[in-house]
Amino acid sequence: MKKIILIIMDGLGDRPNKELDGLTALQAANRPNLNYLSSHGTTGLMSPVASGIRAGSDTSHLSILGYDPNKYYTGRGPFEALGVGLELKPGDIAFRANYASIIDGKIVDRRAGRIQNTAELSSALETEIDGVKFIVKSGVEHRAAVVMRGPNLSDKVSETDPHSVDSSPMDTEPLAPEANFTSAVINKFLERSRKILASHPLNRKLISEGKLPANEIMLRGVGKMPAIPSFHEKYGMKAACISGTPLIRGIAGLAGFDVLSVEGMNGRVDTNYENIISSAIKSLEKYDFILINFKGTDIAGHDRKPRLKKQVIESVDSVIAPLLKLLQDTLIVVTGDHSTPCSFGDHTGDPVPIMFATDGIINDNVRSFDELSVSDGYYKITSEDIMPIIMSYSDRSEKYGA
Ligand SMILES: O=C(O)[C@H](O)COP(=O)(O)O
Ligand SMILES: [Mg+2]
Repeated sequence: MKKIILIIMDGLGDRPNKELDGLTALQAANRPNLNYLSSHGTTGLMSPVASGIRAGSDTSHLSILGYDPNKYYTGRGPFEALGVGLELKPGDIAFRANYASIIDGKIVDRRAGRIQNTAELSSALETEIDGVKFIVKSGVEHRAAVVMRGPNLSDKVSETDPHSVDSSPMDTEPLAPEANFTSAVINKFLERSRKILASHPLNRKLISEGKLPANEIMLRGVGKMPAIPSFHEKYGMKAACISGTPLIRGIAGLAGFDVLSVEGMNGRVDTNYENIISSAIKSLEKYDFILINFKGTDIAGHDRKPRLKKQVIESVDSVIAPLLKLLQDTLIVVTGDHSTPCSFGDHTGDPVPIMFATDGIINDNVRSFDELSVSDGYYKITSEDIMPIIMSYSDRSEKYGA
């Protein structure tokens, strides 16, 4: 049986970029090691969740790991909360939150300039309103999680993030009569938060330095904690997750992965790429399956920066050379969780390149790892096919039938 390293470059897929002479970031990147791996196995295109679906990182990661989001997904919030280290209790509801910048009532940046270190804002927002506790914890950059704890809470409330600039942040609305109380309490929380953020010393300092303030907290992805079978129960493998992104850490943690810490791993474009790969190689002694998520490709896609996306891919490529020596006993899988084309600035339903590299399996004719080259490869699959293929190539599958 082989061990597995699954590398997900978040938002990897792209479309042609003018700045890159009509190439995708992956096509434009210098990527000898990715190309080498792609010539040692099978490649193809993978549609996250299903063809043409604009999957979120949450639903796509669930699906890649073999958890049908139609069955197990209850919203992004609970994963974000778990990923920043909050514990959810029965009855709690959780949101993913963005710190955003508002000027004259309009959103000018949904990510407050990708602000860092918002911990003091989050602790200033924690409160109790009408018997409901609000627990707020910062994640990476503009991200945070908000947990509501109290009686009679409903997750049937609308989100307050309009997902666009030049519009105004919304109040929440009840989507069912049983959510009237929850919705009213959230709106009181938002009103209070706006006052606190407006006069907070950190925001005053940012403004005095000519930077964008983080003067709005926008809520989305509401949900209650889902119950999912453990990855070990499903596949009999001991698994570890290496990611600096709370959402991914939350999903993996709930599936029973050991969620590892790595020096210098920060979930940003300047994460410590080398330490991540060396930690994965070291972890092969203890684990059968290692999930790595590099977030930088997605960040560059959202920020519409093709050159940065290319650089992130080159950073990954430059540290994976040691993996090329492991192909005898290890299956290396590389893909994205969805496309985040720089020209679009958000996720699209375009398929994503995928490769399965290991000794002893068919080599298709693909020698280059990019969106177009792999379209000549072996596979056209969806994310739910990934785990069965991994189980088969790592010699771990049970026979179906006698
Ligand atoms: O980076 C993330 O967390 C998401 O993929 C995109 O979310 P945002 O558009 O709120 O930054
Ligand atoms: Mg993603």
